[in-house]
Amino acid sequence: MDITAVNALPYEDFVNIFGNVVEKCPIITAAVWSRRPFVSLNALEAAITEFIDNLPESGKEGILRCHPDLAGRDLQSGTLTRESREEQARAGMDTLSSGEASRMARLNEEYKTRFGFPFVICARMNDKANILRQLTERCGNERALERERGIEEVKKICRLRLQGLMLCDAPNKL
Ligand SMILES: NC(=O)N[C@H]1NC(=O)NC1=O
Repeated sequence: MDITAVNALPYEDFVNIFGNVVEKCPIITAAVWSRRPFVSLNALEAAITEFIDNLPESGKEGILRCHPDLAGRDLQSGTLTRESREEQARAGMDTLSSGEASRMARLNEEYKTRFGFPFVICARMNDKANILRQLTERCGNERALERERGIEEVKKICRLRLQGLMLCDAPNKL
């Protein structure tokens, strides 16, 4: 799918296809439709980034709260979005040993209790060991830093999801 085809999409189709580039936040996709035509995929990504950057702190925290825990309840109950399931599987989150799983669960809870939003990291850019290490380290940060760190990871996830949709058979999602 090229950018000309993207620009020609009615908003219903645009939101159907791109609505989950930011996890469970289709309002972002619905909002940036107003910004078309986009000259390129980068321009579409930039519009999403700008929307996120312009949100108040509570809005950014809201985006983080829409993300499922890594190796958390949604993974166990099979209720992850397709995108998140693929990303978590790629990072080995679905094949943790029981020791790794309990460590992850304990750290996720510690992180959420401390910050009031979940630990978010671009799973496709990290392996299991790296995720556990970063989760441990980031538990010690300040809340404002973690909010920004989490949002930077959301943008990485978004970029990879956008690329995946543009490179493959996105119209099949209609
Ligand atoms: N909590 C968290 O980081 N979740 C995610 N990361 C990722 O790459 N996909 C997700 O759903």
